[in-house]
Amino acid sequence: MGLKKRPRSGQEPADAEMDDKPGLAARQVATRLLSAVVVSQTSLDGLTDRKSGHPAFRRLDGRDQSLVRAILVSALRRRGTLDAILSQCLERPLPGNADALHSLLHTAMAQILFLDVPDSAAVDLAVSQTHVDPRLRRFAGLVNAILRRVARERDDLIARQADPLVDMPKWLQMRLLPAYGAEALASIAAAHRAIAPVDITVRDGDAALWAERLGGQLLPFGTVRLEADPSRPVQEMPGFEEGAWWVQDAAAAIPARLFGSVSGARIADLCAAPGGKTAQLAAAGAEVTAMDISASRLARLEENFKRLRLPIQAVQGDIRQADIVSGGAFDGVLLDAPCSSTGTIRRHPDVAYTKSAEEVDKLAAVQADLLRHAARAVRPGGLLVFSNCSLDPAEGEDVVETFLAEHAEYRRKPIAADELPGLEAAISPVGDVRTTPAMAPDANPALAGMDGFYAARLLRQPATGG
Ligand SMILES: C[S@@+](CC[C@H](N)C(=O)[O-])C[C@H]1O[C@@H](n2cnc3c(N)ncnc32)[C@H](O)[C@@H]1O
Repeated sequence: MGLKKRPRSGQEPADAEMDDKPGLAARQVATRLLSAVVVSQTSLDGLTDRKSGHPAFRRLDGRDQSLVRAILVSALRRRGTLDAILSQCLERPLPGNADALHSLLHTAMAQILFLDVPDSAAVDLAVSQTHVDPRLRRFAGLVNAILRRVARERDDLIARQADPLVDMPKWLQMRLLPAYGAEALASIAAAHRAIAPVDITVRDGDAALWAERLGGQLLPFGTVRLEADPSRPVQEMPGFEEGAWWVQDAAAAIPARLFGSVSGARIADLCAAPGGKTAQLAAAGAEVTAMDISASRLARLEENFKRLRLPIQAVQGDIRQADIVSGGAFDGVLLDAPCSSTGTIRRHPDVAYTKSAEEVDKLAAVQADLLRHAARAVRPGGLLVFSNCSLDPAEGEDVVETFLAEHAEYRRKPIAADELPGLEAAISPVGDVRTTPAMAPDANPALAGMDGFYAARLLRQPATGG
C-alpha cells in the first residue's frame, strides 16, 4: 500500500487551532472511550451516562454525545469486521502497544462504513487527531492512507466479511456453540449485527391503540414495536411523560407474564431495578414489593414509578440477608437475577468485550445462591419465576436443574404454548422459555429480533395435611 508522507511539522496546524476544530472533540472522546471499553472492560452505558458518565463525554453537547454513542455502538457491533478489514489494509500488524491507534482507526472506519458521516470529514478528523496526540503523531500518514482506502473500497471490503460470526468474539462462540449448534449460532450472530427496534410495554388499556398512535406494530404477545429513530427520542413521544408506557424489550416482558393473573396477589420482585418487570406486575394489580441491593438503581425505579403513576413498596436490601425473604409469605416471587447480559448484545454490543467465560461462571454461581434464598420467600402453593438475559445455559437451564435437584418442595410448572402466542418456538421441551435475538423475525430487519432471555416457572408444592 502506498503511504502518504507525514506532513512536516511546519505544516501541522497549531494545537490550539486544532482543539477548536468542529467535530474533533467528539472523535477524540469516541477513541478514548472505545479503548476504555475494550482495554479496561468498562461498560459503555456507564461511560456514556449523561449524568454520571466519563467527564470528557459529559462536556460534549447533546448532539456530539449522540454521535459518540453511535460511533461506539457501530465500532463495537462490527469490531470483528473492522479488525478483518484493517488487517487487509496493513502490510504488517500494528505495534502491540498501539491501543490508541487501533481505537482511532476503528472509530474512523465505523464512521466511514456504517454511519452517515461524509468520508472526507471522517478521514480529516482522524488525521487531525493524530496531530494533537503525541502518541499518534507519527502515524498520520498511515491513518490517512488506510482510511482513504477503506472509503474507496468500502463495498468490496464489507462484502468480504459476510460471515456474521466474524463479529462474535471467540470466547462467546465457544460458550454458545455446544448449546445452540452452528446454524442457530450463525443466526444469533447475524441478529447481533442489526440495530434493535424500540419495544414498548403499555401500562394499561389498549396496546393496539398505542401501536397506532406511535406508528408502531403490535406483536402477538402484546409488545408495541417501533423502528429505532435517533431523531425521535422516546422521552419526546406521546404518552411518555404521562406514564402510559415504558421501554422494555419484548423478551424482557415475558417473565412477569408467567405469573398469570396477579390482581390482588402479593408479589416480591427481588432484583427489581430499574423496574420494567415490577411495573408490569404493579400495572396488572399485584401488591408488589420491589427489592434491590443498589440504592442508586432503586432510586431510578422509584423515579420510573412516579412517572408511571404506579404504587410501589421499594426496599433496599440484599436478598441473602433480608427478613422479608425468609418469611415465606409471598404468592409469587420474581428473581430476575444479575447475569452476563449476553442476550442483550444487539442493544449493548460492549458486553461481548467487557464480559468473559470466567465471569459467566462466577455469575452462574451467584444466581444459584440467589435462587436458593429467593425460594424461601414463596408460600407453599406459590410461584417462583427465575429469569435473566443471558444466552448461556450455565446461567439459565443449568441453574434451574441444579436447584430442582436440591429442592424437593419445588417442581417446574411448564409454560404452555397458549401463554406465548407467536412465540411458541421459544418454549423448551421441558416448558421453560428460551428466547434468542434470532427470534421474532421480520422482513424489515429494523423490526426484527428480541433479547436473548431465559425464564423458568417453578411451583412450591402446596403444604399437605394440617
Ligand atoms: C438484571 S437486573 C434486574 C432488572 C429488573 N428486573 C428489570 O426488569 O428492570 C439485576 C438487579 O439485581 C440487583 N442485585 C444483584 N444482587 C442482588 C442481591 N444480592 N440482592 C438484591 N438485589 C441484587 C442488581 O442491583 C440489579 O439491579
